[in-house]
Order: sequence, then structure tokens, then C-alpha cells
Amino acid sequence: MKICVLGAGAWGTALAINAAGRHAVSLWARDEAQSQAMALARENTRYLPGIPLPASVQMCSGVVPDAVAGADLAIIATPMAGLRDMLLALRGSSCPVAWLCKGFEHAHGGAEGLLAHEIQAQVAPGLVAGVLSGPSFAQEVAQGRPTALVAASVHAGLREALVDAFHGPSLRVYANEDIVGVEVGGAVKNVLAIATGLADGLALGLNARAALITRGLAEMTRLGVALGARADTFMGLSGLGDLVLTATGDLSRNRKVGLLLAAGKTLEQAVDSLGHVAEGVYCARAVVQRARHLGVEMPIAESVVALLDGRVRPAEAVAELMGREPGVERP
Ligand SMILES: NC(=O)c1ccc[n+]([C@@H]2O[C@H](COP(=O)([O-])OP(=O)(O)OC[C@H]3O[C@@H](n4cnc5c(N)ncnc54)[C@H](O)[C@@H]3O)[C@@H](O)[C@H]2O)c1
Ligand SMILES: O=P(O)(O)OC[C@H](O)CO
Repeated sequence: MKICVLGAGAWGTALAINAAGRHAVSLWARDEAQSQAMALARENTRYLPGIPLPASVQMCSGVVPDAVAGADLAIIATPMAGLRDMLLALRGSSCPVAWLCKGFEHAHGGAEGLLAHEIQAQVAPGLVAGVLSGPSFAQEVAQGRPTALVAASVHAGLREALVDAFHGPSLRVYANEDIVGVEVGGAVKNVLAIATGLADGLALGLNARAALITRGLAEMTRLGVALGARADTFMGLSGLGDLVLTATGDLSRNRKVGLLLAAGKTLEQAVDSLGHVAEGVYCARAVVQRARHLGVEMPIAESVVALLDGRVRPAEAVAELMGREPGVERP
């Protein structure tokens, strides 16, 4: 199969490396200089240092439709901020497309922040498209360490193409029809990982971490179901699986943001120090906005937004959550 990966950040590079032994893989970088440097060094020194780029991965840059010409599958590996433009560039293409981004689009003006498949329905409804998600740190996938992903789409052909493309000795790819649930899980876990990082940074203890993960899963499920997802999707890889990984794994950029805020860094300092995107920072407001619109209660996500907006300090966010009225346990 010919696979074109659009975006040479950590995750696009890792998946290109993983698939290279089994498929013809090209890796597109928007910055031509970065593309040339990677072709020369056979390494992504900026986003995935220390991991060799197989000789068979072809680096490219330039016009997107030219890059995907002749490909059997295009993978959009940009952050959510780049997805709309990428889909616009691919509008009219007959190549099946999957995105890897996890978030809601940053809400602009009065408009609501959209999930990836909602953006696609708006700007490129004719594409055969879907998402590849699940608990996966780029570094581990690039090193060939065992990982399980989920391929979600309403198109059976796209789900099968993603399994054919990436299922292999170190990657298991499960198919799922519930694209809404898979995307909501991937987006909301990033916001919750900021909360867990914060709690761990404040040394609140393991009980607090477990409480945040469990009640966070309930928030994620409530929002997802209100948006049309199946509740059981949140018990799967893109729900509980990715939440546990991101909330507890120190490779997570979103968790790091929480840890840094707890250590007294400003949001700007925290984000600048990462060198990578932390999608939770950009989609937390959209999560809360969509939840409010649907009448869904998301107190943990609300606290994360208050913190990111500078309306409360870390200790105040915790006090606010603990001071809520007692309630009945339900998802
Ligand atoms: N890194 C991971 O472990 C991982 C795993 C699963 C999913 N994801 C998701 O994949 C997406 C990409 O993450 P990443 O880790 O590769 O990010 P990264 O920060 O490592 O790299 C981002 C890449 O996108 C490019 N980029 C940035 N803004 C862009 C824009 N507006 N338009 C086009 N290109 C742009 C950058 O030049 C860079 O090549 C995110 O949504 C992330 O949540 C990441
Ligand atoms: O580093 P993070 O927090 O963006 O998380 C990376 C992946 O989404 C984990 O599945």
C-alpha cells in the first residue's frame, strides 16, 4: 500500500517509521527545510530525536494534492489547528483520508469548536474519511513497543484500510463505527490529563488521581453520549485507555502542562517549554462550551478552563472541586 503521512511532527513521524517496513511510505513536512534536513540526517531531530528514520521513508514537501497523488491512503498528522486547511487542500481527492488529531477545533468568535469529523462534513463532505486514535505515545510506537489503536469511521472501507495499513507485529488496530465517541474520548482525555498533572504536581495523592480519572471518565461519557456517541465506546481504547495513559504517563505533554502549572509556571511558560502541541490547552474551552450548550455537567473540565484562563489558582481549583455539593454516583 502507498501511504502519505501529512505532517512530520512526533506522531506522524512515528507512524511513518512503524509502517515503513510493510508499505511504501512518504512523509510530508510543511517546512521544506525540515523535510530536507530529515532526508539528510535520516532522523527527526526536532520532534522525535534519537530514532532513525528508515531509508525507505520518502521525505517530501510542497503542494498537498501533489504529495498525495497516487497514494492509497493519506494520513493527516497535524495538530487540530492545521486540520481544516489540510481538509480544504484534500477536498475533491479520491484518496481515503484519516486524521490523527485529538481535540475540538479552537472556538472562534461565537462559533462552537468542532470535532474533526464535523469540520470534514463542513469543508470536504465527499471524502472517504475517519480517525485513527487510542492510547499511543509517539516515542513508544516509533520504538516498536506494543500498542493498540482504534480506527473509527462510518465508512467500512476506510476502517479496513487503516487496519491494513497499520496493524502489524507491534501495533494492533481495532475497528469501530463510533467516530463521535472515539473523537470525544481523544479530545477530552487531554483536558483531564491537565487536571491529573496538576493534582500530582500539588502532591494531592493517589486517591485524588483515581478520583479525577473516574469522575473525568464520567464527564467524558456524558458529553459523548449527548453528542451522539455510544456509551460503551468510552470503556474502550479511546476512552478509558487513552485517559489512563495520558493522565498517568509522564511522556504526556498535557499531563506536563498540569505539572508545570502546579510548580508555579505560567501557562505561556508551560506551553513554550514543551516544544510540542498540548491539545488540551487549546480545546478545553470548546469542550466546556459544547457541554454547557447541551446541558452537560463537566466540573473538572470547567475547573481546567478557569485555571487556564487565570481565573483561579491551582489550590483554588482543587478547593472548588472538593467543595461541590454531595451527589449520587452515576456516569
Ligand atoms: N505525539 C503523540 O504521542 C500523539 C499520539 C497520538 C495523537 N497525537 C495527536 O496528533 C496530533 C499531532 O501531534 P504531534 O505529537 O505530532 O505534534 P508535534 O507538536 O510533535 O508536531 C506538530 C507538527 O504539526 C506541524 N504543525 C503545527 N501547526 C500546524 C498547522 N497549523 N498546520 C500544519 N501543520 C502544523 C508542525 O510543524 C509539526 O510538524 C495532535 O493532535 C496530537 O494530539 C499525538
Ligand atoms: O502527549 P499528549 O498528552 O499529547 O498525549 C499523546 C497521546 O495522545 C497519548 O495517546
